[in-house]
Amino acid sequence: MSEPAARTLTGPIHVIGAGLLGTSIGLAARRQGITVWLSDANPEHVRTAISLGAGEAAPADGVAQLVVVAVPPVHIAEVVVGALETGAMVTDIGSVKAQPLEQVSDQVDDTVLSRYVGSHPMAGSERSGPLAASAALFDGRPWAVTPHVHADPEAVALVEDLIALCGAAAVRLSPVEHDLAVARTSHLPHLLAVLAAGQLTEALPEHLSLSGQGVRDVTRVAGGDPDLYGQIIRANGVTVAELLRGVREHLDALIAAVDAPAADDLAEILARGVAGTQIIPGKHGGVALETGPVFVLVPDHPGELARLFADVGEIGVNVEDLRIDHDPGRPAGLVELQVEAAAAERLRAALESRNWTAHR
Ligand SMILES: NC(=O)c1ccc[n+]([C@@H]2O[C@H](COP(=O)([O-])OP(=O)(O)OC[C@H]3O[C@@H](n4cnc5c(N)ncnc54)[C@H](O)[C@@H]3O)[C@@H](O)[C@H]2O)c1
Ligand SMILES: O=C(O)C(=O)C[C@]1(C(=O)O)C=C[C@@H](O)C=C1
Repeated sequence: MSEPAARTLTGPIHVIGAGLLGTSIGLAARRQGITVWLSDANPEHVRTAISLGAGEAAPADGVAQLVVVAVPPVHIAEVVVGALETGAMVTDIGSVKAQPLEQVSDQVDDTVLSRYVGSHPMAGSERSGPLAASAALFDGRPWAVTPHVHADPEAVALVEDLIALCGAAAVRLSPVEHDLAVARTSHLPHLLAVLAAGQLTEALPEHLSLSGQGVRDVTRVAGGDPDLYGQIIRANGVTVAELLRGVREHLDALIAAVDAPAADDLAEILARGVAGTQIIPGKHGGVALETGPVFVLVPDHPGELARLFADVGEIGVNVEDLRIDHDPGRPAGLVELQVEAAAAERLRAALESRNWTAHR
């Protein structure tokens, strides 16, 4: 049997910016035993990240093998340039790639620039700061690596090692192509969620009491930090504005279709939406698994969730996704387990036989 390939990334990794993303990277790397140094403009964030187990305070004069810059977009270039001055290999995990590369290349020569390779994990949350971090944030997620023409292959390899040790899947593409892609898969959806969430501010409170899972699904990301998302959208503004103009045309067509009850256009527009949902790849970049829900009523007692998961594990069904809603009418939570569609009925029946109240 052949030996597994030796890992080039052995550490230390220096994470600058111990917020949601930086602390999650620290936790994921510590899970693999790599030394992680942490620093942040806010010392409280470093203390919190250390207490969570994401690493240790960065030594004043240490040189890391790889510096990971995880600060807001407007600060990325200045922090990358500072990190390059230490002689280390450097990546950033900002949401837009062409602009920071251009800003860094304006300040350093091509030999220094070769040690910088940008990247971007397609995983996150609407929350910010170290307390929202998780070691599992990147498991099975795509993570873009965006080498430029002067990039040192060793730097690219180190970044791809980081991605692998965080449990994510590297996707290589140019910085410009990356920005075109995320304009459609991340930035535009974010703004559409903002519009959907924003119109709720005009609702009567008694109407809001009818908020179900649908509105939560469509609006979740709109809860993200407006300052951070403002910076992300501005850094990719030309492409995002172009997509928004396309959406305006689709919105006009939608209004016309809704106004004309007899036309087939509405059905066509709705079908296009279904088609869009079906081409989003599944985890690990594979074909999306067809899943179905199993709802389980869980009493509000300590240990009940652990008992449910132990039972699901013994039944042998993999949980693809999970959501917990609190039942306003009784002291119980409604847990929605998303499992492979073909296994949903078997799981429901097996849970019922173990005295859980379950339905599909
Ligand atoms: N939030 C997401 O879902 C997500 C996903 C992928 C990538 N990103 C990118 O990751 C980066 C960080 O986002 P986040 O969600 O972790 O934000 P965050 O607010 O949780 O963390 C940012 C951290 O950077 C620190 N910081 C700010 N300026 C600094 C500086 N000059 N030097 C050192 N530290 C500084 C802040 O104190 C904070 O702790 C952003 O560039 C964002 O585009 C975010
Ligand atoms: O899951 C979420 O909360 C996210 O919005 C994560 C998300 C995305 O759009 O997929 C948001 C912005 C980042 O640049 C990368 C990932």
